[in-house]
Amino acid sequence: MAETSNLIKSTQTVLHKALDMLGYDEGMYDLIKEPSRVLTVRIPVRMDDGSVKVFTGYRAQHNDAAGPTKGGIRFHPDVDRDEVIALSMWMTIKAGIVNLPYGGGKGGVVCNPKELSQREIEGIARGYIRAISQFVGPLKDIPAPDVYTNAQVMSWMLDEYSMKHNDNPLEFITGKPLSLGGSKGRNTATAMGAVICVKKGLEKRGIKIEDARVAVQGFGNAGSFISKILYDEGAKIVGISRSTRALYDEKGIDIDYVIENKDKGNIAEELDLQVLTNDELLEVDCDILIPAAIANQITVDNAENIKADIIVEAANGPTTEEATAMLTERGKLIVPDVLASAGGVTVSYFEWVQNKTGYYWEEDEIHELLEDKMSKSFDDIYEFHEVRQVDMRLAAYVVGIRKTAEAVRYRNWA
Ligand SMILES: NC(=O)C1=CN([C@@H]2O[C@H](COP(=O)(O)OP(=O)(O)OC[C@H]3O[C@@H](n4cnc5c(N)ncnc54)[C@H](O)[C@@H]3O)[C@@H](O)[C@H]2O)C=CC1
Ligand SMILES: O=C(O)CCC(=O)C(=O)O
Repeated sequence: MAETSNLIKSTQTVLHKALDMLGYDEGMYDLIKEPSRVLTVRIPVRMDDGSVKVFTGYRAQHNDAAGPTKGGIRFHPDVDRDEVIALSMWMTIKAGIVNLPYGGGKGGVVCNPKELSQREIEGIARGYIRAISQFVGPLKDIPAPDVYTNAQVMSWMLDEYSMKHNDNPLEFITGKPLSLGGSKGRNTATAMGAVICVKKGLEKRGIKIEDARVAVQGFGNAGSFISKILYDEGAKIVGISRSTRALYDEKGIDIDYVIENKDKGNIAEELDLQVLTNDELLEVDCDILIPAAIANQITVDNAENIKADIIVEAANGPTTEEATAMLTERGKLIVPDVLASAGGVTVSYFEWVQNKTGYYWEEDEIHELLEDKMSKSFDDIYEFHEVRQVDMRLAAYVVGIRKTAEAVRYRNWA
């Protein structure tokens, strides 16, 4: 199998080592190496031209020993079953790292929202929830946004679930708009979590934030807020990108201008920026590289050329197993996805708690709780990495899988 299509296998390799380090036997690995349940669904949607198109969707529920499964839903043309499975396993580890009462779940629909009308996207969102509705729920499996889904899509999904169940449990899904039970701070949570990891990484490497040169791949929910927060804190954002191209300026990019004008005009010309490919962006001269788009971006083909000293994985699965080994060998500090991207699910958990209790927190309270969880998780993992002399990804897997493995043992499942 080619290196880049190996997401499940590489996850299993690290998971196996982590369970070994924790002293578990093969029975535990045998249970945890795959999801408990993977659904494949077919979703018929009446398109704007009157025809019916059938879309394929997946929902993987990795392990619910420690609590209901939880994780986002992505709408993307490259969604496939294996990727959704790997993503669900990463969610279990992520939830364990920040100590949430969840196991991991993840979903996706194979579609290209850029070629669909809002009405068609609504049809897919509602059809997907109808198809999985018996298997999800506020105490079973709680979805959330991911690539190319957002608060509007979550609202349609909640509405469909409510109609199907003749009930209105706001805590069925997170990442909702504020007027529909969303949490303050959820929109920026993934970015804030990654930024906390950036600051911790800079501290470890003795670099001041005002001196840091940062390249960010992806300018969606995660990437745009990461760029904005770091820019506001004085870092120099030398590179940014969307799916089609990247923009670069060694003197730093005016992120406020980009955000204000991103859907109009030609920013590259207006700000006199160099246009690069996404691949070239990964190799620019910078201190911190933040992949915040899709999986398998840093591979054996470019790991030798990465110049950044610190790689903070805001995206899920951006670095392959082989590339992780090469970068670690070169002394790079990798803050792995299961830690660096855990801010989103952390505030999703706060949203779920607020929906269940009916009491809503202010944004500064959310930020304080998020900062607390992320900082503590970074410190635990960094310490394990140093003391046990293992790479940061393995350290994160050990810390992250501990809770689920213990819950499995108490339930006598393995
Ligand atoms: N939104 C969230 O709360 C969380 C997101 N993540 C991860 O962060 C990453 C980004 O997610 P979001 O920002 O939410 O998605 P988004 O849909 O808001 O933005 C995705 C970004 O990636 C870019 N992109 C898409 N295909 C690309 C390609 N082939 N090459 C380069 N760039 C490409 C898009 O142009 C866009 O800028 C994903 O890996 C996601 O799983 C992780 C944890 C939580
Ligand atoms: O907010 C959530 O519940 C899940 C976010 C997610 O899908 C992820 O962290 O990859």
